[in-house]
Amino acid sequence: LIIVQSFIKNLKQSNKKIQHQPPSPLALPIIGHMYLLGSVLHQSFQKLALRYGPFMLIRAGASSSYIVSNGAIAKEIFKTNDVNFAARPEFGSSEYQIYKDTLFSTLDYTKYWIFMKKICMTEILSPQQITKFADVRKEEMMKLLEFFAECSEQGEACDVGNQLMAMTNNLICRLTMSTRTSTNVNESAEIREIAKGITLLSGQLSLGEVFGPLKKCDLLGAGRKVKALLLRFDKFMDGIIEKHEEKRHAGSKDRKDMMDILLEIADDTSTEMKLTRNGIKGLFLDLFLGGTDTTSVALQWALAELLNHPKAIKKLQQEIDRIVGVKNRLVEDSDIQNLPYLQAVVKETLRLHPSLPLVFRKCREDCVINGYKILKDSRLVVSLYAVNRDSNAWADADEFVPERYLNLNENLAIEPDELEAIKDGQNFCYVPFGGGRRGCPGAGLAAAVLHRTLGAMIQCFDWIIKDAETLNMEQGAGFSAAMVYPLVCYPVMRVKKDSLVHKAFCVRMGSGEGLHSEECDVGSLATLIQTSVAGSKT
Ligand code: HEM
Repeated sequence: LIIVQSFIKNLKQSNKKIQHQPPSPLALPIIGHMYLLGSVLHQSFQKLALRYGPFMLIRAGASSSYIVSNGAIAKEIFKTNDVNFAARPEFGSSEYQIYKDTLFSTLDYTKYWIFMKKICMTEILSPQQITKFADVRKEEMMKLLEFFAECSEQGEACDVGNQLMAMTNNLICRLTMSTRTSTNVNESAEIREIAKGITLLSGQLSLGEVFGPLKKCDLLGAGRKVKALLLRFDKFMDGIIEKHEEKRHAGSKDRKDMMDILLEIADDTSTEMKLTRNGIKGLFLDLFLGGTDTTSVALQWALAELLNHPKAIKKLQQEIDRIVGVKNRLVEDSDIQNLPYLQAVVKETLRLHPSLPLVFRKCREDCVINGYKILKDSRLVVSLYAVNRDSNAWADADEFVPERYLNLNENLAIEPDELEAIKDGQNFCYVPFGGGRRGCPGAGLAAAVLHRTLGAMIQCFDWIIKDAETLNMEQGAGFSAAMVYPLVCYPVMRVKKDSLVHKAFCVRMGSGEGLHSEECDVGSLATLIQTSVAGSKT
C-alpha cells in the first residue's frame, strides 16, 4: 500500500511539473501576436524572449509556433529529442511546389530523406569531395581577388557583397554541374536569377501560413509565381542532365562533378532506394538556395565586422603575414589550422550573424520540452540568432570579440566543464549551422570557403569604407540575415609591387607588368601561378 501510495503521489507530482502552455504575450483576436512582430523576425523574437523567457508560444494569425531562445532548450531539440524534431513544417501551400516530394530541405524525416542525407554526407559534400575540388575554390577566389586588384589599380570603390555573391554562385554552379559564368554566362546567371526569385517569393509564400486553411487560395499570388520559376528551373535542369548524360555515354574521363555522381547513383540498381531525376533536381535546388547566399552573406558580415574593429583586422593581418607572408604565396587550405585568429574571426562572425537566423522544425510525436507538453505536429522555431547571443551564455554577447575563443575562461559565462564542449562544437549555445541530424550538411564546404576567402582578402588588401568612418550594421529582413546597406569599399593592394603575389595578379590580369626574369624567381612564380590556376596553361 505504501509503495502504491508513493507511486501515485510521485505520478501526481511529475504530472504537475508538466505544464501545458509556455509563456505567451497578450494575443489580439484573429491576428494573435502579429502586432508585436517587425519585419526582421529574428530580432522581434529575441526582444520578446527577453520578456517572456527562452521558451514561448507565438501566434501569427492562424499559425502558432514555440520559439526557443537558449542553448539548454536548443540542446533538448537538437540532441535529446533529435529524431522527434527532425522534420520540417509546411510553409504556405505546397500545391505550387513541384518538388514537394523531393525537395530535401522540406522533406519529412522519412527513409528517403535519410537516404539523401547519406548521399550528401558521404558523396557530394563529403570532406574528400571538398578537398578534390580545392582547385575550383581557389580559381573562383583568384577571380574575386583579381577584380579587387583591378579596383585597387583604378582607385575605384566596389560593392563587395555583389562580388562575393557572384563568387559563391559560380562556385556552387561549378561544384554541382561544372558551369560557371565566364564559360557559360547564361547558365550561371540564370540559376542566380531563379534562386533569387524563389528565395524572395518563398518568404511571401510562408506568410500565407497566417491565413490557415485559406492559404490554399494563394491570396498574395506568390504560389503561382514560385511555380512558374520552378518550371523554368526544371527545364534548365533537364538541359544540364542531358549534357551530362551525353558526356557519360561518350566515355568522358573528366573529373566527376556532383551531377555526375548523382546520375551514377540514379543508375545504380543496388541502392536501397531509387534516386529519380526529380530527386536530383530537388536536391540541386536546395544546394543553390542553401549554399550561395548563406556563404556570401557570412563573408560580408566578417569583412564588415573587421572594418568596424580596426584592431582586429590588424591582428589578423599580422597573423597571416607571420604564418603565410605577404610576398610569396596566398593563404592555402593547409594554413588554416595554423591561423587561430582567422578561425576565431570566422567563428565570431557566424555567432553574431548566423546566415539562417531561424530554424523551423516540426514535432513528430507528443513530447515534453522545458517542462511543457508539446503535441505532435506542433511547429517549433529555434532562434539561432537569440541562442548565439544569449547573455547568460556569453559575456558581452552582442560584441564582436574573436579573442573569446582564444581565452574561453575569461569571456564565457558558463561552467568550466562545458568549455571543452564548446571547443569541439558540442555545446548548444553556439549553433550557426543548426544541430542534430537535420543540421546543415554544407557546413564543411562553407567553412573551407569562408576561411580561405576571408584570409586571402585580408592578406592581399587593406579596405577603406566608402564615404564613412564606420559601417552601418543594420540587419535586413528575409531568410538569410543580410546587411541592409551594401558593403561598398575601396580595396587597396597590400602586396608590394615587386612581390610574386602582385606579379601573379598582373600576369593573370594581362597588364603586361608581369615577368622579368631578372626581377624575380621565375620558378616560384610559375609554381604560384600553376597552383593558383590549376589546369590553366598560363
Ligand atoms: C555560412 C554558410 C552556411 C550557414 C550559416 C548555413 C546554415 C544552415 C542552417 C542553420 C540550416 C538549418 C539546419 C537545421 O535545421 O538545424 C541549414 C540547412 C541546410 N543547408 Fe546550410 N548553411 C551554410 C552553407 C551551406 C552550403 C555551402 C550548403 C551546400 C552547398 C548548404 C546546404 C544546406 C542544405 C541542403 C540544408 C537543408 C538540410 C535539411 O533540411 O536536412 N548550406 N544550413
